[in-house]
Amino acid sequence: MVTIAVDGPSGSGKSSVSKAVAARLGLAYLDTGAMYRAATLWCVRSGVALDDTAAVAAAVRAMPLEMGVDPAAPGVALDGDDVAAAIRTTDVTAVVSQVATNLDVRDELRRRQRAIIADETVGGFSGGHGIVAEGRDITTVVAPDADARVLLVASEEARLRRRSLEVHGVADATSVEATRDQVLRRDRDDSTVSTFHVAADGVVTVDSSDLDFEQTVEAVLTVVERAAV
Ligand SMILES: Nc1ncnc2c1ncn2[C@@H]1O[C@H](COP(=O)(O)OP(=O)(O)O)[C@@H](O)[C@H]1O
Ligand SMILES: Nc1ccn([C@H]2C[C@H](O)[C@@H](COP(=O)(O)OP(=O)(O)O)O2)c(=O)n1
Repeated sequence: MVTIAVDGPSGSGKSSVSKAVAARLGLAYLDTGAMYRAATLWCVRSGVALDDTAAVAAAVRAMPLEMGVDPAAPGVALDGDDVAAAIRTTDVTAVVSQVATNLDVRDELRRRQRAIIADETVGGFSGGHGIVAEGRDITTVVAPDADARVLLVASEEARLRRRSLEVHGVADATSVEATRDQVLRRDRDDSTVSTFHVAADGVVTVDSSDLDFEQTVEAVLTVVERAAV
């Protein structure tokens, strides 16, 4: 079984590139950011105040989360309810770091992530020979023994432009400015609990600032090949 770990800041291309790499290699795909987003939505829907750290941790431990790992259709469900779209609203994005910096929440979600990585057939996906897992602490904490470990980075300008295009459909000055909080403030908050701007020992950095999407996928596949996976 193969494990490929990918970390990086917001807008570096982790989700889209990891999904494409998994599809090319016939591997499962785990979006750990979606788990922190689902935990946030679960707390909000349960009426738990996000600054009540003990109540948030208790709610997340009881959270009935199912993660799909098929890269062609990676679903996220809470109590059987498909929340793939609901976890990506700007309301969730604005507050997710509050939940992601709760250390008891991190313990619980890391435990679940390791269980999924160890059994990537979860959710009915039958690829069956490994997984690409992406997030902020996969190369360093969740799967430091992964067969290939990649830190995907890009300049602030490229990341803001990409996110702006994704969320607003344009990347003019106003839209880029409106994206700043979602990308840079969130990275600052998330950096207090994970290291994802500088590669740890043995982790290969891929800088996608001047690469298009396809070139970035190729660059990550090259790292995987060189790791003799
Ligand atoms: N190398 C690239 N060049 C241009 N656009 C990219 C590249 N990589 C990703 N994108 C686009 O940028 C946006 C953000 O990518 P995403 O995978 O969601 O990043 P992350 O998961 O790191 O936040 C998406 O719309 C994606 O298609
Ligand atoms: N392994 C992870 C993955 C995500 N997080 C946190 C950090 C982010 O603010 C949220 C959401 O992650 P996500 O990857 O969806 O963020 P992007 O919008 O793609 O940048 O979860 C984390 O702390 N650790």
